[in-house]
Amino acid sequence: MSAILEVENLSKCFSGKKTVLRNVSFSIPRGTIAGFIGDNGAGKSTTMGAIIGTIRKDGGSVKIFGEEMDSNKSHLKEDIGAVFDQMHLPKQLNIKQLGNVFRLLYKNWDQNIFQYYITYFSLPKDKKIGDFSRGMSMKLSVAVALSHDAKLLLLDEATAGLDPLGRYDLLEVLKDFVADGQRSILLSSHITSDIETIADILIFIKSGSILLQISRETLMSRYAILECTYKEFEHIESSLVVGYQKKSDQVDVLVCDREQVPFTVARKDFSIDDVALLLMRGEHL
Ligand SMILES: Nc1ncnc2c1ncn2[C@@H]1O[C@H](COP(=O)(O)OP(=O)(O)OP(=O)(O)O)[C@@H](O)[C@H]1O
Repeated sequence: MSAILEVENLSKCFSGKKTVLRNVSFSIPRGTIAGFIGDNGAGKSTTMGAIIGTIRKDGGSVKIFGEEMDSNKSHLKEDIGAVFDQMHLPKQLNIKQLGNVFRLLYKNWDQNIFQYYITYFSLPKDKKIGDFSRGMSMKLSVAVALSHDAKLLLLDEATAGLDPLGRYDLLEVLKDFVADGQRSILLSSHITSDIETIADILIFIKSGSILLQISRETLMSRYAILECTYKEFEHIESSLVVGYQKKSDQVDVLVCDREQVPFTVARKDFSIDDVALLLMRGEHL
């Protein structure tokens, strides 16, 4: 499976302030949805901005289909559909007028597909975009991102602000988008249930560093969160320990291979939220 997006050693420091991205590396194979998980300020939006070129990176490389990304390469920009919180769509236009603008901006703009998504998301065609609610604006941004034959979608908190049905509709669209195995999505969300529903790959980031990139299937089938006594914890081989959190009477330990733990320890039923909590708040050996 070749990668659509390869990010290597990306670094960023905003004008002399602290480092925001430290050697961020990950890759997203064709046909997959990657969930980007991290606390507020972890560096998710900065990473996405550096990928598409709205934020200038200080170091590292971003490759789309193996080709170095450069914001001057319009064919690569066409290949990326981005949905960020502030999309700055022209407020005075309505959807009909907006379609006419994008028809000129994107070589591969497909007005029929755009109309399809506008109807799918039940968006008003005659209302000014400036009068849209936040959820409506997000849906419109998604419709735009899906209408120029992009191969890679970058979605920064795109499900936030959507009502439950809107989120369901959007997740269905995203599953369809990658169904032919040729397109991929990088999706950040604090709603981990959304990531749990659709992501094939999970990328955990903390304070600008990638902690773990793993397939969801491997995480759920091989990893485990053990609820150990302090004595049991001492006997777990350190190479198995991905992260741990000490509590008053036990230690929660994320291990990378539950079959390799040589004795029986209580295991917790875990979710991606539990893993994120241990990785973000826990300690590492
Ligand atoms: N233009 C900027 N100038 C200075 N610092 C910035 C700028 N943009 C982002 N930062 C800082 O970079 C860090 C990472 O921010 P970023 O927006 O990438 O995080 P995030 O993971 O997307 O957070 P959230 O989940 O809250 O959206 C934060 O400490 C933020 O304050």
